Amino acid sequence: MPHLVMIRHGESDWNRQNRFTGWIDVDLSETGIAQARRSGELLRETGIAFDVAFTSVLKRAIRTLWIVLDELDRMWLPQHAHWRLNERHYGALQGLNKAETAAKHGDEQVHIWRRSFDVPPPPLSPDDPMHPSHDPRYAGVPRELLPATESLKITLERVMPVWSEAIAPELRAGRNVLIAAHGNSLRALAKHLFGIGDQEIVGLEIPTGNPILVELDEALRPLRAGYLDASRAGPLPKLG
Ligand SMILES: O=C(O)[C@@H](CO)OP(=O)(O)O
Repeated sequence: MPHLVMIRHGESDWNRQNRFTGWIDVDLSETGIAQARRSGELLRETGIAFDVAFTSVLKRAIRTLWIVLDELDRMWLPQHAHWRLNERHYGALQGLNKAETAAKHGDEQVHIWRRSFDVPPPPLSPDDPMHPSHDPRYAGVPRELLPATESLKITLERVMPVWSEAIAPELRAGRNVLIAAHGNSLRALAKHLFGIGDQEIVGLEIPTGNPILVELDEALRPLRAGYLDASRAGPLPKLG
């Protein structure tokens, strides 16, 4: 039975500063580095031999993966960095402080932007220098696929192709897969894997730097799932 591990990156500098981050390429904080290292130790203790790794094109997830692979002494593993595993694009909110935005627009509005399933935040204008079309890392991505804002629903739609075309085939071939990604790209994957409803998924809060270990059957249905550090996480959805 293949094993899948999903890790949200360790705490970033902007998680610490309470800023909307999205596609901004913020690095890990000291705490985040320590969380990534601890994740690697916990994964080493499972004794699972990982075969392949996936991450986003954002350094907080990439660095988390590198630190984990270093702890596992598997830095040689094939690593695929894919834009489709990026955090949800937070539109014009990116860079703003979450508390200050709530003071300006109200808690209810900010809650809708953060945790509704299908309401995207205000978009970036296409000529805004922060729009991904100006960033060389997305040069190979068709312009019409690059978001100016995203809801969780839109995030799910753009994450699914990398799951079905790249990640699921590895698992079907019996390989153990490690994914280092983000709160909302992992919510999207968890929604699909565990069959969680549109309104329930927004309540799933995945902590930073705490691996979720999932054992799958041959049809890639989860048989067992849990956080490796159960003391630092809420419940996962019930299986079956
Ligand atoms: O700022 C972000 O990009 C995300 C994750 O840190 O925030 P939220 O908790 O609102 O999904």
